Amino acid sequence: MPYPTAKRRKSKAKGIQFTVMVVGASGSGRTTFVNTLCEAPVLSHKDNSQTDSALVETGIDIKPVNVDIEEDGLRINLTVVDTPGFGDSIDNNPAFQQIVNHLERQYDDILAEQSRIKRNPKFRDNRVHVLLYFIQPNGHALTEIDIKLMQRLSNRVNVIPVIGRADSFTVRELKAFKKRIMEDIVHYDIPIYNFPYDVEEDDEDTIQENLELKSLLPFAVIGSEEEVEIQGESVRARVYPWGIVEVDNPDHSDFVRLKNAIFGSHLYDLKSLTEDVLYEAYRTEKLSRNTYAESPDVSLSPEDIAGHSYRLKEEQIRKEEEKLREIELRVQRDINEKRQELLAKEETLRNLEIRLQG
Ligand SMILES: Nc1nc2c(ncn2[C@@H]2O[C@H](COP(=O)(O)OP(=O)(O)OP(=O)(O)O)[C@@H](O)[C@H]2O)c(=O)[nH]1
Repeated sequence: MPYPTAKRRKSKAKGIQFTVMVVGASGSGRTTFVNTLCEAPVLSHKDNSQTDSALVETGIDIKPVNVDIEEDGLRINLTVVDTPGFGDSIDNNPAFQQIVNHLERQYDDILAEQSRIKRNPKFRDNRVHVLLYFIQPNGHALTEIDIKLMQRLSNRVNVIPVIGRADSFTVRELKAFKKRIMEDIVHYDIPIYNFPYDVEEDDEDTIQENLELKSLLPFAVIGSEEEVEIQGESVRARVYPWGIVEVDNPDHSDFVRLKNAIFGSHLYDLKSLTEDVLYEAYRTEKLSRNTYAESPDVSLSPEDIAGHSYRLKEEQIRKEEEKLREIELRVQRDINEKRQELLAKEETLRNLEIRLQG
């Protein structure tokens, strides 16, 4: 997880590029969440006054926006990629495809840049490091769209599921909803980013931190672009007739823990997983597709992605061992066949000898 100190220092001075994509049905609270996260009106709210537009299948409108933020002394050149319109159509396949195309286009761009003899100094790496997927706060379980989207995108991007507008739940309802979602994620084998750790390589604190974040999945967030004064302090909150819900209060939502994870403790992990594992897998896939008429299957299995790169190595070793076992079996089979042949020949010779002696 930790990045080399020199790299951290350099990025502190220059600022680090980081890209977040937000996907979720209309009304799930994406826009408010992004504006709360960036503490600025980065995205504008959709104009819902044209009611008939809901009937027109226009696909989604992928919109990257750049904003500079500062987190714990680190300057982040943040790109937010919004996907308004997702989930609005009857057939969501074109929307899935548009998102996949966007993710792959960023990989293609860097692939082209890396193969240039003279690098373009103005080139901007727009690979998406994390996709926050907004689950509708309906209290049931994952829908077919949720399952399909997360399954299809997880081998191209780190997916973190999020429950938007989480203040719609009581504490007990939220706990039960989170549990059902995680059961679905396990049941459908969805390789989300699950704060992986390595018991052999990571220290106790890292393991503990990752376990805590893992236990919060899916993150229940609330957003608000309003500020209210509480005990002389201005805080971001939602004001209701019965009380106030504070965005940054960890007792009210997981907002702060999610923000600290993606912009702090796990920023470099999300970046390195994107650049060293997901992109590398795409690159291998693409190059082998171009080299062979029939491409060998080099796509990552869900376990590889969820369990980070060391799982990849384990998988490779497992495959190698399997190959060796197959070779051993084949050799053993050949030896047995030869032995049988020899025995048969010996038998024939013995019979001949007996006949000759007789
Ligand atoms: N209760 C509650 N309402 C929220 C929260 N966040 C946003 N809302 C409200 O939910 C509605 C939709 O919020 P948006 O942020 O515009 O949702 P969106 O997903 O971006 O929707 P589109 O712009 O239509 O794509 C607005 O009325 C918001 O004020 C939240 O955390 N809790």
